[in-house]
Amino acid sequence: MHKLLSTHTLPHHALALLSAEATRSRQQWLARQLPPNTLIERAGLCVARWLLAMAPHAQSVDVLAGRGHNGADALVAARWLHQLGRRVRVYAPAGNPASTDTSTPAQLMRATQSAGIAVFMDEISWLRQQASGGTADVLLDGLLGIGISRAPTGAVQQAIEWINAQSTPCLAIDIPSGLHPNTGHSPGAAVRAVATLSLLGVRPGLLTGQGRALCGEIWWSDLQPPSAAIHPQDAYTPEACAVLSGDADWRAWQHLHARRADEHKGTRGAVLVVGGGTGMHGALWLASASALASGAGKVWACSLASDTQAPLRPEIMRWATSINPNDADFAGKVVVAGCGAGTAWLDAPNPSTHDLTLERLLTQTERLVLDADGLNTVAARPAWAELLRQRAAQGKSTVITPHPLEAARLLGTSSSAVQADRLAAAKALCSQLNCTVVLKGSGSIIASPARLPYINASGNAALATPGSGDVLAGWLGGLWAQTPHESCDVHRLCMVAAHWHGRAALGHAGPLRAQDLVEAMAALHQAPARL
Ligand SMILES: NC(=O)C1=CN([C@@H]2O[C@H](COP(=O)(O)OP(=O)(O)OC[C@H]3O[C@@H](n4cnc5c(N)ncnc54)[C@H](O)[C@@H]3O)[C@@H](O)[C@H]2O)[C@@H](O)CC1
Ligand SMILES: [K+]
Repeated sequence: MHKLLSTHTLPHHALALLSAEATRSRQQWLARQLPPNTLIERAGLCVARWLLAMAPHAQSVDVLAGRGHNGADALVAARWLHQLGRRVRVYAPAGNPASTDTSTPAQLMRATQSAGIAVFMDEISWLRQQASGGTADVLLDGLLGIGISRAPTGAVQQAIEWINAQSTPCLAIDIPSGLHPNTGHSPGAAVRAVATLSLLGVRPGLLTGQGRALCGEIWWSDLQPPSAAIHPQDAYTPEACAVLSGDADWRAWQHLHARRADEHKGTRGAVLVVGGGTGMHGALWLASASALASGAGKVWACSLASDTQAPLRPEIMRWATSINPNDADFAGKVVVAGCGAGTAWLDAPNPSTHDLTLERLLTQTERLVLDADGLNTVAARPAWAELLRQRAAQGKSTVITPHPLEAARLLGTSSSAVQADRLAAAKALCSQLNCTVVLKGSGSIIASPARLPYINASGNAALATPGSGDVLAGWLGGLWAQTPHESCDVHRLCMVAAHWHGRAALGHAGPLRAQDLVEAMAALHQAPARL
């Protein structure tokens, strides 16, 4: 059993994530090699041990069991907890299985009743029991697992709503009931758990969209005896549908790019940040301060505004288009464009040849991070979206960093449609624009052509503050500038930047204001490992 994620911990290694379908294949493959019901027995025992470790003082447990194998796990756990002297009550809102039903869950239900455990099959008797017997110390959610096929309705939906209305903490078996294992979206009611124990592997839906908010602390078990355990480093198994980022990759990047004693600013790359339209200088300030704090050697800021400009940090150079009119000025620089740009690029009907028009950035920069209003502008001008798409074929690299609404504008859909399947949305954007996509939000997704997507493990609601995205774009540009062109794996670089951004918020209840976030990220620079 491994703890994967909590408010204060992150995974050490990257971890392969399995879809519900791949989990079933793994389950069937394992089941063929084992006596009947071994996996369910292992799962139930594992759940009981986990519950006792999570709530060692709990004397009473209310177990909610559905009709499927998630409910079967719950019934095996109930049996163990009963045997270990806990007061256990079971509520099975889907009712009694028929006496002719020979499925494993039905057999386990009969065994539970024969073992003398109190089982309730209808809401009225369950609620009466709650009123007379008092509430339990812990709830165990085994209503629905990865077999969810529709939004919960009827008695199951009511049971989910009942769980969420209790002040008693709820532990979820495999996945909070109602959450979709692949997408992290709940089409209807879903359990809000304090912790979730994922079985046989970890599904991406636990880690993105609503997953993080509904799962609470995330644990997992491969249900293997220790000698056969699948090592958590097994991150790139062919069954994987995505990879969860881990601290190790982030630390490795820092180690590889640590400052040598003989370095100077010219060896740490250069970043040009373009943005800050009228009234939005702060975004330009934050992105350029972030690029600087990431370690970039030279940082220029180019404001698209005509009104008074806010002061920048003194280390940052101003880029005036009248001073730097040549295309060659982009050479060797990473350009971060769009932070707080507003409608500046759409509103300039007759830009001068020296202006940093978006068209010019799309056609002439080698390495481009396009964020915020840069993306909204591309969404509004299909011809510019085509220029973006063509960049890869011209040997130019592009990263786009949309939040769900910006992604929706680019895809011509709604942000709720993006949130309903964030992995699919990120992959669709990636193939539509032929570039690397960082889809921000809870469980940021990083998608690149022909690569397995990453889900960022770090980050929490403390980052849901204005300017947080500008900080990420600037930091990403800054790291990119410091990475030698020939060895740069942009997909991995984005994972490192997103991990770093979220890691600075670890343990923060929030809100973490963007300017403080830059400093918190800067404080995470580490000296290279020594013997
Ligand atoms: N079979 C095995 O060997 C193992 C199964 N495991 C457990 O089994 C679970 C998967 O079991 P199942 O495939 O039986 O699926 P579930 O236990 O998730 O339940 C599926 C059942 O619920 C019904 N259902 C689907 N959506 C519903 C909804 N919205 N409202 C009401 N009923 C709904 C389905 O028709 C089906 O009868 C995993 O999540 C895990 O907990 C683990 O114990 C590992 C081993
Ligand atoms: K569940």
